[in-house]
Amino acid sequence: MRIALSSDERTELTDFLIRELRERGHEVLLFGAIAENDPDVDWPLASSRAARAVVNGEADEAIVCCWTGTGASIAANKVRGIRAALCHDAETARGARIWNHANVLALSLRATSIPIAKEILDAWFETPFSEDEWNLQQMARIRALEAEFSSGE
Ligand SMILES: O=C(CO)[C@H](O)[C@H](O)COP(=O)(O)O
Repeated sequence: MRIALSSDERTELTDFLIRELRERGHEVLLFGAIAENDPDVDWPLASSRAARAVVNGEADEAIVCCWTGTGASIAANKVRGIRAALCHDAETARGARIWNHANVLALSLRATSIPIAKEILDAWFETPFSEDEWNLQQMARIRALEAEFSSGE
């Protein structure tokens, strides 16, 4: 897959993610402080640019990082069509895929160790979206909320 990866800071975790994603065979598109020549290093810009790459079709999915992970997830979720989930463990990542059809993984640079990040990536990539009727209804509700609060731009 093509994975957009953003961060407002380069850390051991972002270095790990780039290496690990490439080793898993993904093409990695970099945004923010981890990219060369990207002036948009602040978390709202870096994260929304990665999210935009997903809705534009430039990337299949994104991973967005900031110190807490909260700002990166909030910014990504402002992009129409994005369902970003801040995950601190593999079980949360699994649930975000099954029940939320999450297409953006948000990570905290502060709270995510390398071994936990590896478990989160395993769960993220191996867990399919649930397509059962009840779950599809919840996803339709999310789309309805998005339409209700969208300015139409
Ligand atoms: O977690 C974050 C946003 O949610 C940012 O990474 C954090 O605010 C960056 O702070 P600073 O620029 O002072 O290092």
